[in-house]
Amino acid sequence: MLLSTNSRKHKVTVIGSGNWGTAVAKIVAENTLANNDIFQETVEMWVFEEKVELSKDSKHYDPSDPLSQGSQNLTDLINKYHENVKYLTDIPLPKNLHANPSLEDSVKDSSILIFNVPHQFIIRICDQLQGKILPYARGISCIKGVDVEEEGVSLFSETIGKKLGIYCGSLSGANIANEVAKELWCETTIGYDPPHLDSKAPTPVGGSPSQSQVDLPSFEHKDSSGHFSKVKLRPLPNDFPPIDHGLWKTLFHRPYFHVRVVNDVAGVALGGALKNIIAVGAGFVDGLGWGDNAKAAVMRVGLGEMVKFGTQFFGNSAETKTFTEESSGVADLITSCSGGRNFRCAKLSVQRGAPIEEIEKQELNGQKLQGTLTAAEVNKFLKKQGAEKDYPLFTAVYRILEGTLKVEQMPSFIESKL
Ligand SMILES: NC(=O)c1ccc[n+]([C@@H]2O[C@H](COP(=O)([O-])OP(=O)(O)OC[C@H]3O[C@@H](n4cnc5c(N)ncnc54)[C@H](O)[C@@H]3O)[C@@H](O)[C@H]2O)c1
Ligand SMILES: O=P(O)(O)OC[C@H](O)CO
Repeated sequence: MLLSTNSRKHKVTVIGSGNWGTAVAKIVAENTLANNDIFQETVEMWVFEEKVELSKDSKHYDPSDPLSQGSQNLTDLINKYHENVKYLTDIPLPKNLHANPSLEDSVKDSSILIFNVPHQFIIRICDQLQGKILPYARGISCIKGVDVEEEGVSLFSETIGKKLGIYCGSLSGANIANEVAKELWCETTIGYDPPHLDSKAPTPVGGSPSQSQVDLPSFEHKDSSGHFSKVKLRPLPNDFPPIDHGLWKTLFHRPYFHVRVVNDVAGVALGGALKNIIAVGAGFVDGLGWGDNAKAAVMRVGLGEMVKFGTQFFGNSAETKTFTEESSGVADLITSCSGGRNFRCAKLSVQRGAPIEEIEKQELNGQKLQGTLTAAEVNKFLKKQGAEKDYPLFTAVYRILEGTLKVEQMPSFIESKL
């Protein structure tokens, strides 16, 4: 008897349920429903559980409903009302999206993992996930940030891949979550370029994870600096639909969310991380009331530093045109410097004369800025490289944040290149 190919369906888990985590989970759940020949319909969304009190202004508030009484689990509220009442309010979520407070249970049997948490939390999450996922799973990181360690700077797609022994690509674009969730048209970029499998190696059909560990060939993972690391990649059993550019497009593309898939994972991930530093800088000058011309100057210098950073530190993999031509590059820079949280909080911090961390707490209701942390992390790396002077805007933003430079000094600081 011939075994039918592609008989198994992919199970998808979104790890993270914040503002963007929930918006992406919505997109993905809409697409698993529309493509239930390829995907299991139910999408698991891991929620970092917390207690939330339903506001009396909420349309779900009902004094006779126990869930309206006092603090309740966020997962219970999401699953009952099909709305993330804390991080993505007033957006109906598909009923096939299931909020799950257990990290381990949410990833069980999932062949597709979408990582979407503020970057400061991902390492600990990966530590918790080790040994709990399918060894042949594939991932996409929607995280905007970089992983800075003693040895240097890595992309989170690489860090996730190395920690979990899987291949992980990257999704990033001009995508303010609230606009995407309202289904207002935009574009995004996915970077995905797994190592080629050896065509002579045996490929399993229907192998269990434990069989896969024993029988399957393994592959070295080449990271963005061109080094081979010891990660062994497991091929996907061939009764699953292949995970390739076409599959990612099927999973993420919506009429309101246009997807371009490219091979440049590093360029996509770096654009999303570095533009957050620039958005903080743009917010600072806007907070002084310096107007659009000043903001455009910050964006111009910042784009140059993004390209330079990619070329200098990820030259083997990041392509300049990803920064200048893709949604994950210049388009994300523009939207972030117009209405992003980093921009808005930096602007308010100057207007109110208050530290940006205070504004973040006051204004974001638990959402997290990425630009402040990334500015410090990138500065630590640049200092170690002796390269601060080559990145005057990144350095200026960091110094303003640490209180050793005034926003008014930014123009001369950038001009003199330190
Ligand atoms: N919000 C956007 O518009 C947007 C758009 C594109 C990309 N991004 C990127 O997506 C990533 C996720 O951002 P987001 O907007 O979904 O998050 P968010 O800013 O809404 O952060 C809140 C989330 O962090 C979680 N959290 C808090 N403490 C935690 C902990 N100790 N451990 C684990 N999780 C914890 C909360 O449960 C919640 O899910 C970020 O890297 C961000 O830059 C955001
Ligand atoms: O709100 P921000 O500043 O975290 O930016 C949001 C997105 O990254 C914009 O694409």
